[in-house]
Amino acid sequence: MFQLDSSIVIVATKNKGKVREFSHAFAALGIEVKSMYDYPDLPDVVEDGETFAANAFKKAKTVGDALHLPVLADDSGLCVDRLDGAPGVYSARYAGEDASDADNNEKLLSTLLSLQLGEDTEQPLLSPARFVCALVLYDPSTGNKVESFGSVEGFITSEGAGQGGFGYDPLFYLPEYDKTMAELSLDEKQAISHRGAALRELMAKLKS
Ligand SMILES: O=c1nc[nH]c2c1ncn2[C@H]1C[C@H](O)[C@@H](COP(=O)(O)OP(=O)(O)OP(=O)(O)O)O1
Ligand SMILES: [Mg+2]
Repeated sequence: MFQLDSSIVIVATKNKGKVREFSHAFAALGIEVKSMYDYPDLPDVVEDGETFAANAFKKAKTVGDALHLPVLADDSGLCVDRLDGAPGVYSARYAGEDASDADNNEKLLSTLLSLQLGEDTEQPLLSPARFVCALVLYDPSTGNKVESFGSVEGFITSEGAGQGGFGYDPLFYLPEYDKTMAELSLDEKQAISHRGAALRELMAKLKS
């Protein structure tokens, strides 16, 4: 097995929000995070897997094999009940190949609001939803991989709020906190998020 005992972990991501969250989490352990921004010449990964875990493994393997170093990858997304689990693994490109977070949020809201049209009730909570995150740590020298998974339940709200986080966070309402995910601090988000949960499971697996 392999340990996260080095002072650096490479995360196969180009998502600056993920880089911020992993950097914050690993800084507490004295571990520095490197991302694809530190390795600009690597091949792009085609994320065509049917599951989050398959895509996370593809990212970790492609980058790990290219660098000959152990690599951590995250594939994550939003599953909305009223959309039968969509956008799911397509979350990053929900509004199109080069969609921005704003484009995706706009499409999500307009889709859910159009479903609400014609209903008697008009309320801000449009649907139950969950964020999910699959992590894979892959070591090309042995072919070993460690996988973990996390999720968090909430509601999509038509009353988006908050400047923190990234992606769909401003639209993801947490009733227990009466806040959206984008209104939480990095510490608060890490304590309850899909990514925080997956990271804790990964660390527990690495220790055992
Ligand atoms: O904590 C989160 N808060 C809000 N939104 C989130 C979160 N976690 C994932 N998401 C959304 C963003 C993106 O629409 C998709 C991830 O897609 P995903 O392919 O895993 O990441 P990505 O393409 O942005 O970066 P990369 O593949 O380089 O890691 O789910
Ligand atoms: Mg991606």
